[in-house]
Amino acid sequence: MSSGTPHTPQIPVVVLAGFLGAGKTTLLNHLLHNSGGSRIGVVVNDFGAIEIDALAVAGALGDSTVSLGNGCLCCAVDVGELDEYLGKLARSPSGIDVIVIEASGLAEPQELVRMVLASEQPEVVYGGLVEVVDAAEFGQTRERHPEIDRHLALADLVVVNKTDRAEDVEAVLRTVREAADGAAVVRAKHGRVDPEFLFDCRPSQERVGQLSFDDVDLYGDGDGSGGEHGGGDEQRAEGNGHGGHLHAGYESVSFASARAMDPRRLMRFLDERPEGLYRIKGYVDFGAYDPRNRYLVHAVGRFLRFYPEPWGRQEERGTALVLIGAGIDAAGLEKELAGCVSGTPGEADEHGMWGVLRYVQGEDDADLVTPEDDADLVTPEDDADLVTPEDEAELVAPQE
Ligand SMILES: Nc1nc2c(ncn2[C@@H]2O[C@H](COP(=O)(O)OP(=O)(O)OP(=O)(O)O)[C@@H](O)[C@H]2O)c(=O)[nH]1
Repeated sequence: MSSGTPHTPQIPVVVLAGFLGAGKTTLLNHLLHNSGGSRIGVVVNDFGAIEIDALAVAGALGDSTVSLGNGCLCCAVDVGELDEYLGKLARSPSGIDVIVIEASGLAEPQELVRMVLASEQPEVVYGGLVEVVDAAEFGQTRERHPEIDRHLALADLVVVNKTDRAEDVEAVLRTVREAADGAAVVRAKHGRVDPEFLFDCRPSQERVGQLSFDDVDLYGDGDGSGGEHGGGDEQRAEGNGHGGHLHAGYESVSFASARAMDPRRLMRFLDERPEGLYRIKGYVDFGAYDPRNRYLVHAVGRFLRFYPEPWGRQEERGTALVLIGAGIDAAGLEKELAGCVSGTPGEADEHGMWGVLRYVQGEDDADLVTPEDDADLVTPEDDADLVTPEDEAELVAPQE
């Protein structure tokens, strides 16, 4: 366990968790751009072999980002390695004020909390668990993964994100509050919460008292290592003590191509993607169809968006995608993607990009982020948006 002296203020380590695509990276990027003077050290963990999340936050931080690749932190990564990185970040000469660990969307938060509690670095202290919830997908995700309630029960702050896309935000908030067991619940669009929530979300006295190793050692393997999965992209958890983990049965496919993709073929692939393929992220090179931009792609459930952004001057052109799903035919998907590579990369016809542009942010006003949305930034003082247990009476009363 960590132990500080009165002369060495400890650096809080906040664990940022939440199901696939809930908006963890978006929230983290918001924090990085709105942290005021605070310096945030980041540890990113991806499920797929290509580290898309690390790429998405690295630009903002440079050497204060550490990436722990392929596999859920809760199982595949050596605890010692994480601890070593926490120590390095904590002793960074630039002076880190807080460390945020962005867990993979399939990680078990209690395992991560346990790892941080077990840290041998005297400079760091567990700073709380933040769970991000996708309000639009919450009902379906919870149906498939009832264990989400267990994650919410451990959280110190729950960010109910994507309230712009949810049909019944109030219903989601009610369910979340019930499961969150007294933790603060805050609603957000595009992860825009006041950073003070997170840096202040250190477990309250009461919750520190409640949270012990016994609480988080739900699998009884007690050594803190959480075991290990086999190599490769496959993260099947059967037979190694992690069958109850969120990622049991999930597989990831990593696809990379130095040759440009054909937009029509890729759109056909995306439009016909199988039900179990829950998450796709990465970026695409459409070659002559748009030589200036690469297209970031995000699919979460049936939701799909492309975000064009200019290639860097020296940036190597290419496509990198990670696909995550349950019950998917990994080899088949890889083959299908290979079939989307353009046969004539130097050629482009006029209408080829139409299918892609339908999914570019801004084409759909509902998802368009405008400067006015900044008014939606939730601050701790904003009582209307911070839902606390005390609000319960107010919210419940009208229905009684
Ligand atoms: N409409 C809408 N989209 C959002 C919001 N927050 C995030 N997104 C989008 O949701 C997609 C997934 O967001 P990420 O931040 O990458 O999610 P994540 O939790 O880091 O994903 P994983 O690491 O794969 O688990 C991206 O396309 C985001 O732009 C929101 O509040 N509203």
